[in-house]
Amino acid sequence: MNSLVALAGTSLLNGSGPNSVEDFEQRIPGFSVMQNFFKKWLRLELTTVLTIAALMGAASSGVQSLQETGSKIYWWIVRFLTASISIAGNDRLNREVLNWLGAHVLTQKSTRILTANSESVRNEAWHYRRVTQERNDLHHEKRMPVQYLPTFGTTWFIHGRSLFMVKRILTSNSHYHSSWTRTPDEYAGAPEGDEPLVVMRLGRSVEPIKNFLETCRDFSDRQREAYITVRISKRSYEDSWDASILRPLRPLETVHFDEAVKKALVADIDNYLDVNTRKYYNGRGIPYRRGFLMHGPPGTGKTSLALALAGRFGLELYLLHMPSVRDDDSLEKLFTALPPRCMVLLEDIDAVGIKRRASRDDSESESDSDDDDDNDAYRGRSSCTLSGLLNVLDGVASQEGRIVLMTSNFAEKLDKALVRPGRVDRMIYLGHISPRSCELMFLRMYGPDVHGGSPADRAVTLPADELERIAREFSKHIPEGVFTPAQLQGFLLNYRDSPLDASTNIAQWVRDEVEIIGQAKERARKAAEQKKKKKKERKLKKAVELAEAMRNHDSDEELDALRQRMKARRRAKGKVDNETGDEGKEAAESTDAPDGADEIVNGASDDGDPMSSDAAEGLDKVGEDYNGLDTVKPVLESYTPATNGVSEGL
Ligand SMILES: Nc1ncnc2c1ncn2[C@@H]1O[C@H](COP(=O)(O)OP(=O)(O)OP(=O)(O)O)[C@@H](O)[C@H]1O
Repeated sequence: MNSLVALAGTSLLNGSGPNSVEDFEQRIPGFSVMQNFFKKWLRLELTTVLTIAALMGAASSGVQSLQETGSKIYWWIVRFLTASISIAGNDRLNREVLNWLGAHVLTQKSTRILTANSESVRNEAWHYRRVTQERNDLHHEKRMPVQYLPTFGTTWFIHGRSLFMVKRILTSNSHYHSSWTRTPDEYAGAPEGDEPLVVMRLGRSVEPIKNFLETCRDFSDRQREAYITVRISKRSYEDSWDASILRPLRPLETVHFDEAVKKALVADIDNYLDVNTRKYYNGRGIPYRRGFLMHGPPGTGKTSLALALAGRFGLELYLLHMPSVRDDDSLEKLFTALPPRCMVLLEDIDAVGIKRRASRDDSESESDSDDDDDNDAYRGRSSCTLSGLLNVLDGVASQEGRIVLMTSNFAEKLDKALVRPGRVDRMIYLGHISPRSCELMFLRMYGPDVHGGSPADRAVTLPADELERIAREFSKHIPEGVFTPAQLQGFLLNYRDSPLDASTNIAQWVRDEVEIIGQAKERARKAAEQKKKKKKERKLKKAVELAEAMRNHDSDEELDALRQRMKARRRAKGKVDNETGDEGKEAAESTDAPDGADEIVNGASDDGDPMSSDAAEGLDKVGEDYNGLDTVKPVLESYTPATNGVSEGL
């Protein structure tokens, strides 16, 4: 058919007209048969149909070449008359330009085609804009406000007396592709946030564009000033810092603890960030890193202090909750992805390196570890090992120039290798609140806030000296070292509107809380006693079982095997005490005999006899009393030296 149309086109061009049927017949055999068919059944002249088709084809290719010429002329004019700067999709500046457009152009212009964003968990573009429209928690708003950005295509605007165009370009990564015959881009789908931009300006100089980009950056900086960026790793399977959250900046003055310690801490970081310090470190081959450990009971401000410090020094805070880090590999990947100048917060550092011990505890109901009570506090919480952590803190692959902050509620349990200088350069204790800090907290809660308003608009505003007097009165009721700052903050929040009510009710609150704390302590003491007793009973039971097995052994080999087991356990225990690695723990975990039994075996081996006859007799009695464990210990204590070890080991 195409050849027919082409032939019709040629005939037309040659001026031979649509009637030269002979020509067609000559070149295309069977043409007259088709001609007859068309005439008879469709009442159409085939040559006429072909000629029309040829005319349409010629018109279409004419339009196409006209389009191409038009497009060439358009781009030539564009090149001649405009200047432009392109910005990659993943560049922060890209977001900053969109941000500026969203705030200045789209709100003022009656743009009718936009992209709407509400809450996204993956795309950080809108985080920079989020600050302009905040969720009003006071009125219990459940939704984030919708924000608007330019969609695909060109946004026109005037800036600094120049005509600007910002073109958001569809890429192969964008979900939708459309040509002019299909749905236009701006209707086909929303941009994903990583499309490149081209900023153009009518005029031949790029300087105004550079100025415009600076304006966009300044605008974003101003928005960010009151916030700090906290980056977290959310998608555990990817090991990347995938989400950023803007947290309101927290002034350091709002974290109450020893003022001298606070001052020294700030001076330390100030000094560390000084450019000369970096030179000093580098010049002397000292790794340029600084680590701080913030420790103390829960609710004493460790996390708050980290946030305040990040804000104070204008650094991004990279937050890792250690128990949720998958393994050493993940930890290393996350650390490798850190920028050189940032703060890293490792929360609950004490959860590292205890996994195997924890799983042993879980799988064995009859644990005999002396540390059981202590380990309960953070049982089974992290998959990272201590060596993995030490490696990222100062291994060869670890970045220089960052500040690592660690928090722990159990600093005394931390391994010495972790808290040695170079990894932890300064330890900051955040403890229970002092009366002076209470006073400061009171003044902060009821004084004017950083934005100049009252803490609660509904609060009765009191003259400053009156407020100070009440604050002093208030703090007199707070006993030293009993309450955490979080507890006190909780109390004050109950009286947000009225400092006077807070002051009136504090005495009663303190009495009630002290009583509650006393009761809780008493319960905890009893529970600990009970637990200790049970543990002793378990150990004793095991010792007795082993002693019986020794007495009834069938062969020297069996005895020997038992002895080997005991020795292996002793060696492993020694390793655990001396080393920080996991091998010792693993070996220790591979055996399960109790300490007392260990002594029995060793005592027995001294005289070449597994048991003295006295011991054997005693054990008969133990066997009888087996179910009454309370009576077992006195029985064992009356034993010969071979069994005395049992009670020593308890
Ligand atoms: N020293 C403090 N000064 C001011 N506010 C504090 C202080 N300590 C705690 N708070 C307040 O108590 C709450 C909890 O504080 P934060 O999370 O910082 O404590 P934490 O020590 O990190 O607790 P945890 O060990 O449980 O993680 C916050 O709202 C914070 O404002």
